[in-house]
Amino acid sequence: MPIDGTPADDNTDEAELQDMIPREEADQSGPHEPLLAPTGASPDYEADDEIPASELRYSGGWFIWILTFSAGLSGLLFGYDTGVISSTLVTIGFDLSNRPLTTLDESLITSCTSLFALIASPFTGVLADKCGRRRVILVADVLFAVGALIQASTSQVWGMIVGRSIVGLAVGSASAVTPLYISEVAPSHIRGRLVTILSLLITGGQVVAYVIGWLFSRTTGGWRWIVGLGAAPAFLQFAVLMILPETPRWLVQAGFDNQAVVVLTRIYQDCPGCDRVVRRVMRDIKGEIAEEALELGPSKVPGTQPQWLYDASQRARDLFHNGGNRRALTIAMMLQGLQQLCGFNSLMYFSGIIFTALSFSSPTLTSLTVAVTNFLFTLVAFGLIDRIGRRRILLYSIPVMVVALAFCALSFSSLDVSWDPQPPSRHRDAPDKQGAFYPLMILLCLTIYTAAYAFGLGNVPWQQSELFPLNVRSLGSGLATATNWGSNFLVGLTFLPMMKWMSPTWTFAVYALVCAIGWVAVRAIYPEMSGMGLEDVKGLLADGWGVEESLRRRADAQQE
Ligand SMILES: O[C@H]1[C@H](O)[C@@H](O)[C@H](O)[C@@H](O)[C@H]1O
Repeated sequence: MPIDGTPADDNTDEAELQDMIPREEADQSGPHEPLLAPTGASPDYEADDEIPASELRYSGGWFIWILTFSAGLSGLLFGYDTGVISSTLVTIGFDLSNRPLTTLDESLITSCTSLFALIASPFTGVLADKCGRRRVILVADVLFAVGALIQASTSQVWGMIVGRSIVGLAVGSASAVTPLYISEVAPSHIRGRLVTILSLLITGGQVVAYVIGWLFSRTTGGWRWIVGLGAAPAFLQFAVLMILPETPRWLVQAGFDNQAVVVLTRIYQDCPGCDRVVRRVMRDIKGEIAEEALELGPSKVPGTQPQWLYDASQRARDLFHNGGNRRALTIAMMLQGLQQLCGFNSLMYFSGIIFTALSFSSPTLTSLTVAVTNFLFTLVAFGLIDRIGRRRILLYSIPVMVVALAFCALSFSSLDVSWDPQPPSRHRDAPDKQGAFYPLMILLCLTIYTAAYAFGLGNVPWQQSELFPLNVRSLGSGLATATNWGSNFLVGLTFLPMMKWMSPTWTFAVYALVCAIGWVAVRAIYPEMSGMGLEDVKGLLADGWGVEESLRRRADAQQE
């Protein structure tokens, strides 16, 4: 397959595919054994199937952890930049445009990030196919740094909006491409855990943002430090990723087979029978690419259309016209939509306002409990996700969210107050008149809700890339990420008006209802992906949602 990622001819044979390795690259790494059985496995590769399962249960050496943490720094940046806004807004004072921020300024500064993330994420899918996953992360780093520096140095409201929008482009591309990068380098048995590291870094970034916000909240002009510090991890990640490799799957797709073998060998270096495992992974990747080439037909661009546009439209057609791909996209978008529409980020962005309204003496500190709980339970998920399984984790945790939200709604109704979004007294009837019981009850419910969210919905949807076959993986992940940001934008925009016009009780009741509907959808259409090779998922979704089949395969694997 050529470097631009165009599919190979239908009847590609092994020799042809070897020829497609760019010449100078083949020269550098020297000839090596053929790795591929392009259309159906040759006897050689059948033999590889006998690799003992224990070898494929490899839990990763240091190299894979370095790759994951380096790529995951994007999560830290994305968490920091989304978590930082609440403290920034309350500390800007008169520093921008020589006047206090209006409500419109606040809304624009907050929501432009999600809006630009929404715009960037689907394009990221196309870019990550054309230029590679790693290069897109590097571009996102530049955007993160430029956006942070513009915010830190501006003296105008519009400058802040421009800076936050540029950060939004970075957040959108980083959040689409980083899970893709991690899942493409991860050995299948620890893929869930490795992708969960991304969620850990996101939620860790949010905790850091809250703590830094709190530390600088009393310093004059402290907000400039708060937003400017966002540039530091971007510089770090840029430096580290310059020396780290592209994913083996993208390399094979682009024709750099020898480099892919080198990267896979480093990933599996401590694994018993490393060579055989690498050959087997290569065989799976190449088998998948050859199959897709057969399905897609001619790879040459007709007429004067640019090749990349032709490739992108071929992929889009394959994503929407192929039943299995359409199902993968439906599941990924459903999970990402649910992750946001369950309302969690209304706490992330507005918990300060909620706790002020409930008359907590230190709302910022109280908000920190939400961020810390979110982080700690993502850590629990990190330990358990591959053992319990993605589907089961969601089926257990979403009902807890429903119950916690329902009790939260009931507690708000018992407070018998209406929501008035004007500080300092946000409730017409101050709740402390009615005692601290219900505010504490609400805090408890929101903490339980956050814990259940972090355990399941906060991280499982980011496993999205594993649902898609290679040729539509990047585009599918980009569209699912766009669903995340679109829903995030919607929740950010509607939370305060819902609290005001529908009452807090009904707002939280609506979130409970969304979660309940989400549970039914997860149960009906989300198969168990834990432990499955990226190349096996396609078969699972080919003729249906694959739920039963996935549970059967998992039970078999566990018995083994
Ligand atoms: O996975 C993350 C995490 O759960 C964050 O706490 C949340 O703010 C993000 O929206 C979500 O995508």
